[in-house]
Amino acid sequence: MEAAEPAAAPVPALHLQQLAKRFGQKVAVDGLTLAVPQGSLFGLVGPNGAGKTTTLSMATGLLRPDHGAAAVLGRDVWRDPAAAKAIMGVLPDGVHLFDRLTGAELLRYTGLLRGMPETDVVARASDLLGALGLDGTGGTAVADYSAGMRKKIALACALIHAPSLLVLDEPFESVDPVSGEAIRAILRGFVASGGTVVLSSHVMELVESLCDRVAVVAEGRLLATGTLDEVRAGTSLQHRFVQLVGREALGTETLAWLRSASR
Ligand SMILES: Nc1ncnc2c1ncn2[C@@H]1O[C@H](COP(=O)(O)OP(=O)(O)OP(=O)(O)O)[C@@H](O)[C@H]1O
Repeated sequence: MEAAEPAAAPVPALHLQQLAKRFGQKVAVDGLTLAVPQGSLFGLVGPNGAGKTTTLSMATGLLRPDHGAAAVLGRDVWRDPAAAKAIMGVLPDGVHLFDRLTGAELLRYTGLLRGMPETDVVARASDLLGALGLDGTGGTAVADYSAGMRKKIALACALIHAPSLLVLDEPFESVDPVSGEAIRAILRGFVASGGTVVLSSHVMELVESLCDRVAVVAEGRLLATGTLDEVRAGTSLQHRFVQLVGREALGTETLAWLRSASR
């Protein structure tokens, strides 16, 4: 009897290989390699300026890398962008929306651009507005939305075509706790049904309670990656993050003028 072939490893949902980007003299991302397994809820964490947004922008086809490659479920983001983008939903950083449109118009526009039938677009837009606590605001111009509402309508736009991979840059920023809980439930349900989420956040408790895998980056390099338990190594993610990133606690001399009360 012939020996059974070993099963091929499943293709990662997102595979970054040696991604690099420099802005002038500043190296923002320095040869970053990362594989996000299918079905994971993956948290990308790092201090301000670590290169998270630059990495996610290159991973999603928004910013051309100087070197390296990115692939979504085996589709190369830069060589075959149409195939990669068709199965990806993206919430970019500081997203610029067509804000003269109403929320409902923006969703309709996004869905039709994705090639969806109009009846599906209308039904899903209504579902998304309800699920994200935006019901009753579909007729309001996005320009008149609050920061949190803009974040939620941008997330709805990322979801409307039911992608396989969601890449979300700071999805919880400016979002109220009730909406935050709704977003967490949506992301958990999405992953439970076989989808994959990659999100960046500065809130370690949130990443710890939501994500099953994490990567810590600093100065454009990968410091650690693995399951949540592997990375936090018996301590809290916050503690491990500070250890890895190596920021010293502020000494008593720091901002001494602020404490020398002449008030
Ligand atoms: N368009 C740009 N032009 C010049 N420098 C840039 C540009 N975009 C990013 N940088 C620099 O690249 C580095 C990485 O920035 P990036 O926005 O990717 O970090 P980040 O980890 O997302 O930070 P934060 O957590 O503060 O959002 C920073 O030093 C930043 O100043």
